[in-house]
Amino acid sequence: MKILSKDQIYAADKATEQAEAIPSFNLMERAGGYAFQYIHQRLQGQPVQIKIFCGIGNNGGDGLVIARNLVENGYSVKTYIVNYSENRSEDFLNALEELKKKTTKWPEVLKSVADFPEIAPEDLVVDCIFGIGLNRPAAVWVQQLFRLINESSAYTLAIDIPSGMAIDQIIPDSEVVRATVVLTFQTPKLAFFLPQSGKYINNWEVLDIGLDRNYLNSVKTKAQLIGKTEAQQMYRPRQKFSHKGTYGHALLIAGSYGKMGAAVLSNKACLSSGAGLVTAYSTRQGLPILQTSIPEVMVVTDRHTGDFIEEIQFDIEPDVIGIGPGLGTHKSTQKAFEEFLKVNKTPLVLDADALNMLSENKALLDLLPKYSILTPHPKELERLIGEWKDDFEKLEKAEAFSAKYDCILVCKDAHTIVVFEGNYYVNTSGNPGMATGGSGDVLTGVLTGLVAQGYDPLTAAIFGSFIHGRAADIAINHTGYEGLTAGVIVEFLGQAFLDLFHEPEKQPQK
Ligand SMILES: NC(=O)C1=CN([C@@H]2O[C@H](COP(=O)(O)OP(=O)(O)OC[C@H]3O[C@@H](n4cnc5c(N)ncnc54)[C@H](O)[C@@H]3O)[C@@H](O)[C@H]2O)[C@H](O)CC1
Ligand SMILES: [K+]
Repeated sequence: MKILSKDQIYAADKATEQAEAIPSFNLMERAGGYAFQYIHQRLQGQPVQIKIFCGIGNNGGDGLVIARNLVENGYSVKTYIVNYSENRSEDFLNALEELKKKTTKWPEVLKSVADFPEIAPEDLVVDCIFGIGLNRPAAVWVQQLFRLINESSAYTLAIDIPSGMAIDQIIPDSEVVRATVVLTFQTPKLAFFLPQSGKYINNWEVLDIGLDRNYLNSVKTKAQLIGKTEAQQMYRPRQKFSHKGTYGHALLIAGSYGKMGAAVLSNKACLSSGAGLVTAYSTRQGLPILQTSIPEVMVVTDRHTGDFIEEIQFDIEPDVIGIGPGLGTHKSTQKAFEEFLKVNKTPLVLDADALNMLSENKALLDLLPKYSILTPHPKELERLIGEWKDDFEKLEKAEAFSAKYDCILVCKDAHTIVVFEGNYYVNTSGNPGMATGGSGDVLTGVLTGLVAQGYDPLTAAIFGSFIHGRAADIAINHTGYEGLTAGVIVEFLGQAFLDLFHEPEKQPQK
């Protein structure tokens, strides 16, 4: 699903008005009307006190349209105009005129804290104070209203975007309405998926307000949301007349004393994501561990006998190499890593200590083959690209890094974002149970296994991140969040593949 930018949303409005030859107020009527239907379907006339807080722009106008529809359908509605500016938008004024025709209870105007109403926990709050137009911190008294809403613990439905959240920037130290649900128009917003802003949202749903299909189909967006529909399209079906050679040979360079589990997990995941052959490269000490825990995997070991990998030498020709889980960053391993990169021509997936070694010696980044996949968690990412002021700058810096080194960055987080060639692919699968040791090692194995099978590296990164999260989503039905372990994620990889074609598409949620 495309994630439109602020400018693209305004352009989609214009395109719709032109294509349908309608005034902009029709679009507000439509958006507010659909939002009303959403509420009406759920309330079914229940006597809930609905408090609608409206700004003075078009988001506020939507609120007035919702209020009018609710009044017409007999609901108990109190409407407030949050007067943060005297510059009312034209369509806000149109919506106000229409509301005044239907009720004698005109909206109350709030101008300061003294005007605030009480909000009871059983009220339904509809937040229409700011929409995508917010471009700077709201006035202090308006932020206090956001706080009042948040402290009320009332069910809060935010229209389009929670007030106080900007669509294209993080406004520091600013209060944001905590939405129980965000009902967002036509397309989800990138801010919903970034940790600094996404934390204000429990749930979001898209409301199709019928913006111009031609525009939506042709517009190229920087960001895309990856759900089941997108993942299905990336899946490469297995061929009947195939053999293990068809699905490639993966080599995983991983493990050191006390961290052999990372090697086991990544090798198992690589096998379970469909690689034809998997070879583990590790220390000598690792041999019995690997051979007993995964008999399907072949093992090549360092000729040295130490606790860490000191040399990377093998005489097989893998299609892809995954490197990093549990390697450690011992001096001798660093040297081996550098020597390996100098001669290696095979596609790479780099994780964990491989990334740490790259961060410590940035010159090594120039040795990476084109389209290498790097899978940093936030701390590893920071070591690679430097500190960022906010999540939007993080993405910009990740984009510049990926362009400089021609690599695919898999920025792991609650919503993993794959960054490549100026595009962001935002993953929707996964859950907080995955915040457990070893789940990153599993991802490395999955991505390596997919590249081995012939998925191009970008598709492997996007599709693999989805499958990895999906396996965990299925697994928690059996384990709960707390009981989920990395090994269990591996066990559910097969289910995640099956699930691509089994269940009807549900709205990706978070
Ligand atoms: N296609 C759609 O999605 C449609 C969306 N609609 C709704 O329109 C809003 C966007 O409306 P807009 O008037 O552009 O902006 P806001 O209502 O969010 O803000 C009003 C106004 O306030 C100014 N402003 C920004 N920041 C501040 C601040 N901190 N303090 C004071 N004033 C501020 C700025 O000038 C804004 O313009 C969208 O979210 C939807 O809800 C349409 O109704 C239908 C089509
Ligand atoms: K809002």
